[in-house]
Amino acid sequence: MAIIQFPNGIKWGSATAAYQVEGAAFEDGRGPSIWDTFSHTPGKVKDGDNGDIACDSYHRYEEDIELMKELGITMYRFSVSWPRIYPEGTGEINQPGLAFYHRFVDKLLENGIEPMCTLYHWDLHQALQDKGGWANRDTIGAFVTYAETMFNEFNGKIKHWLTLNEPWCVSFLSNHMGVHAPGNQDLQLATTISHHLLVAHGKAVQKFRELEVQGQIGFAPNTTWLEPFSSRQQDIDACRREVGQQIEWFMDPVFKGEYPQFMLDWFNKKGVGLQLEEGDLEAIRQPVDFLGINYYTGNLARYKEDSGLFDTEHIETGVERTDIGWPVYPDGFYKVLTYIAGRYGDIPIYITENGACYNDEPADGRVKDDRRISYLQHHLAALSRAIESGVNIKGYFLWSLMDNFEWAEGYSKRFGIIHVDYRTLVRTKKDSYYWYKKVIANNWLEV
Ligand SMILES: CCOCCOc1ccc(-c2cn(C[C@@H]3NC[C@@H](O)[C@H]3O)nn2)cc1
Repeated sequence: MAIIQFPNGIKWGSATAAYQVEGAAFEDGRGPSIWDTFSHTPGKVKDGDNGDIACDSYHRYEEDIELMKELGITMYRFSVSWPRIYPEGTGEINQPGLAFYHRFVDKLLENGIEPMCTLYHWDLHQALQDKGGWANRDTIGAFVTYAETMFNEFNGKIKHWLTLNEPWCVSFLSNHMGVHAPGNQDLQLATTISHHLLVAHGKAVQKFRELEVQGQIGFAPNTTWLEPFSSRQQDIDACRREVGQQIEWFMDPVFKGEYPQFMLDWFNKKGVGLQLEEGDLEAIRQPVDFLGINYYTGNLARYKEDSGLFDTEHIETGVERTDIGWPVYPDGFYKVLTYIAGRYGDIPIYITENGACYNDEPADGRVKDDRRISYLQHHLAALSRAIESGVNIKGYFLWSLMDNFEWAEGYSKRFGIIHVDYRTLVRTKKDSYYWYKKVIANNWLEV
């Protein structure tokens, strides 16, 4: 066995999101989100699951925070349900909604856990969607108003903010592939939405600076890595396009002030363009204090004409896959991180999501999830290599603290290091919870 020592000062955390864990969907004035609509639409979510109850963390947050404290994490990433704060999407503020998040954040702070708040983790108010959602530029203003409310309300309590979680999922997965809410299948719509999301991000960062909010702000794109099957330029280019839809498409405008030409050219070939308004790129390129990176999986791929949006074909290599079907590819994590550091420089990075779906169930009060421990060992080893290569990693948030509503997969896919029995809502610490607790306590791991 080898020992991997992490640098002193790395923050160890875990993450969840409002719609996936809170439940209390109709309580204390919360308005309806697109995920309430989507999950209650037959055929959209596996087994007809929805977030009405979820893990009931709205009521059980004190128990959850006790589990965080025992785990030893020093940061916890959660998201705020925008429809709890603005039950109509805009207009009146719902004080009971704000009061819940004050209770929650105060309890975190009392237990020595720093909150990292994601403002937008996919639960757009249905009333805003009815007016076009992110395709309507008015939603940008509504988001900035919501962000301003949260900045003013929690200034000094919350010192790490994320504007958006996984804008690729919000735009392309949800509006081109139709897999997530609201379930559209229109590439031009998705591309327009991706731009409006970035403008909303930039304007929220501008507001953060204007209000002189204490702390730091960033955003959390998702990433993947596709290794070209051969050194043929067409294989290399095909991989770059599919990876570029998540990395360069969202990060170049923020860090370079422009969209990547190779992606613009490809979208143009597909008959899709961008309508930029005066000041959009200036708004988007607001300097952020840190970058959140979400990484789960990658693959080997090659060019295949007319295959998917980018003429790519993923190759079956026989490598292990998790219970959601994603290849286990820790080297891809290293490649994503070193690629991003090489392209965008020394931006501080938090790994805002990394983890694995394994559906192990309790037996005799224990959950033996060895495969998750192995996934985490290999991905933390890759993270350590990235740090040694000079990538400026500030912290790691394991996805997820507990099993929860995995979007279109419902409750059939478990990412937690704590098992949740959805009939009784009983939480059971998995073997991976105890393993992670030891990593945090030691700041090293054995591989
Ligand atoms: C049928 C075709 O399907 C094509 C790919 O379809 C997907 C689905 C889902 C994802 C996905 C899920 N997650 C995990 C979440 N990140 C945020 C947090 O809320 C986690 O629950 N990241 N990416 C990617 C691609």
